Amino acid sequence: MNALVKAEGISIRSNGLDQGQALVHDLSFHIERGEVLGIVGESGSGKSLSALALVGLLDQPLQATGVLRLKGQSFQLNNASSLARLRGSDIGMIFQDPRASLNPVRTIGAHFLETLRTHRSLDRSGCREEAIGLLEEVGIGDPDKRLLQFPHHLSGGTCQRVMIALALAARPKLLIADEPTTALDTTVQAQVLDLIDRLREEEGMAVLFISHDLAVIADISDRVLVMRHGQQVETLTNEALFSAPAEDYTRSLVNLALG
Ligand SMILES: Nc1ncnc2c1ncn2[C@@H]1O[C@H](COP(=O)(O)OP(=O)(O)OP(=O)(O)O)[C@@H](O)[C@H]1O
Repeated sequence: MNALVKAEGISIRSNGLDQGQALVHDLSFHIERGEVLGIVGESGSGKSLSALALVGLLDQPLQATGVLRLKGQSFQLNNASSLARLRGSDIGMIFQDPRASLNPVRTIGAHFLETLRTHRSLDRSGCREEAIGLLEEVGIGDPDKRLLQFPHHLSGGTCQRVMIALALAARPKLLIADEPTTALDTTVQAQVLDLIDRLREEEGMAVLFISHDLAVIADISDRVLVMRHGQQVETLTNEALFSAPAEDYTRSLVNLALG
């Protein structure tokens, strides 16, 4: 099998005063080109830490071990600086709170300019054209006007779309989306899920989609990895999630979601 992304043996420990049991223990998965792997699990099961470990963004004193394999190369998870080089053009990220990732004193246009100059070596007018195209692609009307606005001018849903457009601006091979729709109302949530699904299909982007909400995970994922207490419970296809889960814990999550 020739997966686009492979993560092998992710373990996360704290080197601080609270060191002891691993917060994440021996997590492994792969994602094919154009595939969405969902990670689901109760609060505190280690989903976000695992995602942050893949891009070298764990805060001290947390330490990850394991290997990320991408574009035929292996990256050690304890080497944050080599992982940092993957951010942007190889791995794009979107998080729950888009405002936290946008600089409040910079216009939306300035955000695009920085991203596109860094990752795509376009000149100023090329950047503008590309940014307008990306904003249109994520369903934002009046893109010329948006480029001049600051983050506080935008609604939560529009901010999240801008974040997605910025993540996509670098044309990443893998998109890591950590609870990207949790803060959005149901209509906007559905639009964002549709958008991710379309980009997966059209661009062949692999997606790691994290949520505690099984209904959202079931909606978007091809396969689902269930986590509990920092460990992998099982990984199964979307269909098997409802029809044939092997583990009692997965069954209880499904029953809870079905009400
Ligand atoms: N900096 C830290 N130091 C020590 N423990 C931490 C740190 N950050 C998170 N943890 C612990 O690691 C565990 C996993 O946290 P993580 O944020 O990955 O969970 P999660 O599955 O993403 O949960 P949620 O759905 O609530 O976001 C939790 O028990 C959390 O309290």
